[in-house]
Amino acid sequence: MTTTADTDHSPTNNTWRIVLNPDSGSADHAERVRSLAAERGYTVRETRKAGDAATFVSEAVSEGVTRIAACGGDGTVHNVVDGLGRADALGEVTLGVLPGGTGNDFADNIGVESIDHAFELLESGETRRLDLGVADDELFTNSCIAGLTAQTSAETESEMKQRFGRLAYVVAGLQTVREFEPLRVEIDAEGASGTDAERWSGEALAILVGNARRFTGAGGQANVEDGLFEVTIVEEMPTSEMLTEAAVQRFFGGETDRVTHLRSDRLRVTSHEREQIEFSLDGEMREHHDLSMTVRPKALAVVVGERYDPSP
Ligand SMILES: Nc1ncnc2c1ncn2[C@@H]1O[C@H](COP(=O)(O)OP(=O)(O)OP(=O)(O)O)[C@@H](O)[C@H]1O
Repeated sequence: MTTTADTDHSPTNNTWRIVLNPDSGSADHAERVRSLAAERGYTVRETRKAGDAATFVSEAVSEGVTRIAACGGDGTVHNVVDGLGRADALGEVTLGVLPGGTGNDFADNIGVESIDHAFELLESGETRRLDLGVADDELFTNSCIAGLTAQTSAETESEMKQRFGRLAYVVAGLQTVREFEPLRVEIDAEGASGTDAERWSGEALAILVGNARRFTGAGGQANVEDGLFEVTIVEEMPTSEMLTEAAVQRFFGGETDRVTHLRSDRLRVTSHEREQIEFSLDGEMREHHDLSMTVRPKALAVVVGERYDPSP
């Protein structure tokens, strides 16, 4: 079998194919990316619509390209990684990440700080193998979220981000809590090694499944090489208990009887209603009635920044 290290050292493969979303974020990164790529002789393919990233990945793989960089926000990274999975190329291709989105959570979690920093890393950064999540048959890098925060996870205001840090999406979610119908679900989780399987049944405000992203404490990067999801289930509760900043910190910061934390590599969410549930996979919205999630351990070879911590 060809390893990533083997392909990395082949002189013929010492170049990158960049999949660029020119309209992500504030859409002011594209010119710089084109010019830095041209200086280095990298080919750039620009997405225009949903589906383009996967098409470009599939084309690159069939041409024998072994280094593909995603430039955009978390949605672009998501689509490139899922495209790699669909092209059955996760074993042969190394991923680079160039942060050009509104939220660049995945780039942040792997220590990639800016477009310029990312270009340096493409030349000389360390490659590590990270876990991926699979939701039915779709890969995800950061997280899979259902409930009141799913819709708002991609829409958080930057001012709120400054005030609340990584919990901002939760606060944004709380503002819509009055209109939110809780999810009536059953959640079955395989226990992490040595612990029992768990079943949770009830009305949930949010189900947060983190791969690279942590939802407890101050949030931020999770351990993304441990083969496990970090799962947080927030139970339906009276809005009066939630609508304070202090409560937000408390609910997500530690154990309360309204919040369940577990670690698992296999999870199934089943709705008790007829309607589908909306899930945010790295910020991309999907609908499912039932959804199974599993970890694919160390499936993705990706170039990380110096700040990346294998066990945060
Ligand atoms: N040229 C384009 N114009 C508009 N949408 C695009 C274009 N190319 C791709 N898309 C769509 O944009 C979404 C990805 O956006 P992405 O997440 O990268 O940026 P963002 O939303 O600005 O950033 P973030 O998710 O980090 O907040 C995908 O759903 C993709 O299908």
